[in-house]
Amino acid sequence: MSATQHVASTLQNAVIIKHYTLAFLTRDQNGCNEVLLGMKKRGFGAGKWNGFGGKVEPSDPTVADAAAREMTEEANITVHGSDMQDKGTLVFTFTGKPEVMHVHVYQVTKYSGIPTETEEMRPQWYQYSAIPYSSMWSDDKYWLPSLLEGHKIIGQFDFDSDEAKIHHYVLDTIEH
Ligand SMILES: COc1nc(N)nc2c1ncn2[C@H]1C[C@H](O)[C@@H](COP(=O)(O)OP(=O)(O)OP(=O)(O)O)O1
Repeated sequence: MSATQHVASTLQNAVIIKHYTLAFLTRDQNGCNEVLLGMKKRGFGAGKWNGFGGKVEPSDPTVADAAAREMTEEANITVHGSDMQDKGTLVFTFTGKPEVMHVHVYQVTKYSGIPTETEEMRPQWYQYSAIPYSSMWSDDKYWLPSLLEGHKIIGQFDFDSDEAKIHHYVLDTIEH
């Protein structure tokens, strides 16, 4: 079974699915590729660098619009949902938790405004060669490099109840 089939089967059999977005803003800075990460200041994932995102709300017209809304709420920048490039799907499970997290992953290069700190996130640009994987969710090192190389990703990461150790994962990288 491929990773894509494994993810489809998990989502098909899940009792509770919660939808989230996760978006990465990237830029070319004087010939050097950079990605905007945010230090999560509160809630789930506090103390870790991550992309920007959160729960998809019933009031969001589309999932891409939800991703754009979260970027505004968390980094004070304006992004249009139509500029969100679909980069794939990540599924997270945690031992002992019935719900499955379905994370819709995006990359975006078009935005306006200057990223500034909010109640939830402290944004900072990182060169691709200096991404702080040791201070990020432990799944990120498996798939973020492929995403930044321009590929789409579909994966599932099954965490222990401590939300730190991955006991199983599958990942497909779709070449672009
Ligand atoms: C478990 O591994 C994870 N890895 C990565 N890279 N990102 C993850 C992982 N688990 C969740 N995420 C992402 C998905 C979302 O972008 C956020 C979590 O969203 P949050 O709980 O902060 O949702 P909000 O709607 O912003 O929450 P508030 O109610 O606090 O506004 O993390």
